Amino acid sequence: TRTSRPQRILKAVQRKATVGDPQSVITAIDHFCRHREWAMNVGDEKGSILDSVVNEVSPVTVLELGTYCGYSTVRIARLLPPGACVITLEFNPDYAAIARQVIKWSGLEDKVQLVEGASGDCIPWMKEHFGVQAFDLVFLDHWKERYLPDTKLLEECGLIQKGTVLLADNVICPGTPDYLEYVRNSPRYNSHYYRSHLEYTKAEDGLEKSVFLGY
Ligand SMILES: O=C(NC/C=C/[C@H]1O[C@@H](n2cnc3cncnc32)[C@H](O)[C@@H]1O)c1cc([N+](=O)[O-])cc(O)c1O
Ligand SMILES: [Mg+2]
Repeated sequence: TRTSRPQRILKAVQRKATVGDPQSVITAIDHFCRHREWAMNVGDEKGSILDSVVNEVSPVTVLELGTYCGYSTVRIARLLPPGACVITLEFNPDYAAIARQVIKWSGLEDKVQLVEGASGDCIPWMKEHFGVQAFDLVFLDHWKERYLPDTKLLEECGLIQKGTVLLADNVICPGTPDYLEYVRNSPRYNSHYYRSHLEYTKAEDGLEKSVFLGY
């Protein structure tokens, strides 16, 4: 096919969503992915859990690993008060370009910093480049085998401090066994599993919320 799936998702947003209305962008992507073409957005069911965690934490600085088309970036940013922002990392330039347009369509560009690059390369520069002390919330939704190494890297860089909340997508499907084992067995994290379903399907999946307790 001539266009990519992310391009078709952007088209659905431009056709169905209202500029400056984040909820209509979310609804347009969910409708397209449920009725036209599945895509790996966190989706509406797990998205509601993400919303509740964002509202509970009311974070000032959020880190998202894996922007893809920007669906969860919009879900998070729409709930942030003025002055709060989400830094989202995406290393695929084509996906980043689509996500920028989806975020712009939702009118949330002032609350989002999309950084094109690999998490392993960008995380060590977070403090210096963005003046981040520590993240209040980290949403992990990138390559599943990167969850654990990037969590350890965030710890080493002092970007996870007492009270930081990690929220990980897909801990069942596709699964992140080494990450789960780490956060559930570490004395420095308090973990909770939110059982749900893989986006737009009946398969089980869920989000794992892990609160860092400090050293
Ligand atoms: O594989 C999944 N997600 C991987 C997501 C990957 C996204 O994060 C980026 N990325 C990866 N490492 C990166 C490192 N640094 C920056 N961006 C990065 C990739 O360019 C992509 O945009 C997935 C799969 C299913 N599934 O049912 O199969 C369901 C889901 O919800 C999923 O999230
Ligand atoms: Mg996911």
